[in-house]
Formats: sequence, C-alpha cells, structure tokens
Amino acid sequence: MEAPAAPQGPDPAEPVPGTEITVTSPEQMRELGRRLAKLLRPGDLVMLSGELGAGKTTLTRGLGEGLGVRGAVTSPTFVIARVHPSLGDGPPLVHVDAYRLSGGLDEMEDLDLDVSLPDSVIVVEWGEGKVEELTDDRLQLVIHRAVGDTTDEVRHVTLTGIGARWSAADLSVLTA
Ligand SMILES: Nc1ncnc2c1ncn2[C@@H]1O[C@H](COP(=O)(O)OP(=O)(O)OP(=O)(O)O)[C@@H](O)[C@H]1O
Ligand SMILES: [Mg+2]
Repeated sequence: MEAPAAPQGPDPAEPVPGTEITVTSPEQMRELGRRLAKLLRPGDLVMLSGELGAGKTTLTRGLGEGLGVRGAVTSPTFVIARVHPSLGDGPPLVHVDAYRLSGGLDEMEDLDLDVSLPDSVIVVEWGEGKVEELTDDRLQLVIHRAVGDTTDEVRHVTLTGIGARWSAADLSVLTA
C-alpha cells in the first residue's frame, strides 16, 4: 500500500469550493446581503449571476443596508453604475448593472472602476466576461431559481471565492 499524500495547504489560485445557501423569500435574500456585507472590505469585487428576476438586486439592497450606505439600491434604468457613499466610515458601494453592455471594461471606461475599486466594494450584475480583469480576486454568487415553478420564492445561492483574498475566508458563517 502506498503512503497517503502529504497534506497540502490551500492553493490561493484554486477557487474555494462553493458554499450553497437556500433562501425562501425576498426578505431572506436581503438578509443574506446584510450578512455578506460584514465580510466585505474595500477592494472587494462581488459578481452576481442568475437569470432576470433571480434576486441579484434584492441581495444588493441588503448589501447596501449592511454596509450602511446612502440611498436605496434599485435597478438602474438609465445608468450603468451608481455609487452609494457610506453613511459612516465604511467603503462606498458601487453597484453596476452591466446587462445592457456587450463589451468589456473598455466600454465602461468612463466609470473608472479600476480607480474606485481599492477604496470601494464593487458589486456587478451581469458582469461575466466583462469585469473579471479588474482584479485577481472576486466573490462569485450564482442565484438559481427552483426549476419548474415560476411562483416559487425559493432560490439557491452558490458562493465561490476566487483568488488569495478568499482562500481563507469562511463563507459558512453566512449560513449560521
Ligand atoms: N427568494 C427570493 N429572493 C429574491 N427575490 C425574490 C425571491 N423570491 C421572490 N423574489 C422576487 O423576485 C424578484 C427579484 O428581482 P431582482 O430585481 O432582485 O432580480 P435581478 O436578479 O436583479 O433581476 P435583473 O436581472 O432583471 O436585474 C423580486 O420581485 C422579488 O420580490
Ligand atoms: Mg437587477
């Protein structure tokens, strides 16, 4: 019999395995956002995926509440990004909805996301393939609706931390 391989420490390049959380109402989604806010710090990029109406903006609303920022988080109709300054001494929340954009960061050049990121928490809806190059680290949330029942309020949320920033983060505190 071969000796078992020596245990290895976490490789910061490897994504932390996804944490699965089930929420059963919009209010719980908001509460998840409020809890997640406690884990976030300036320089963090959070990417939200999921179909139309999955609950990305609802979660971001909770994030804004948890971060203690000014202004209600809404679905921007005409603007791509909205900056919500902190009401205290925390980081501002930059909420980006990239749904209408087909290109990448160059199309969002005016937003100067690279300039604001070090001091902000940036949350991007519909950002896949568009904003990843902002930073090596990101927290990826995928929201799934329960299949086959359009009236259902059940959502499955998978959180995956990518990069060194998230390699030691304990996302299981969100389920507590
Ligand atoms: N468990 C749930 N979590 C979040 N929203 C829910 C849930 N159950 C029902 N909803 C409803 O689903 C809708 C979610 O809308 P929201 O704007 O947050 O979605 P979105 O993912 O941002 O959509 P879009 O892609 O259009 O921006 C709201 O009307 C909300 O009340
Ligand atoms: Mg939205």
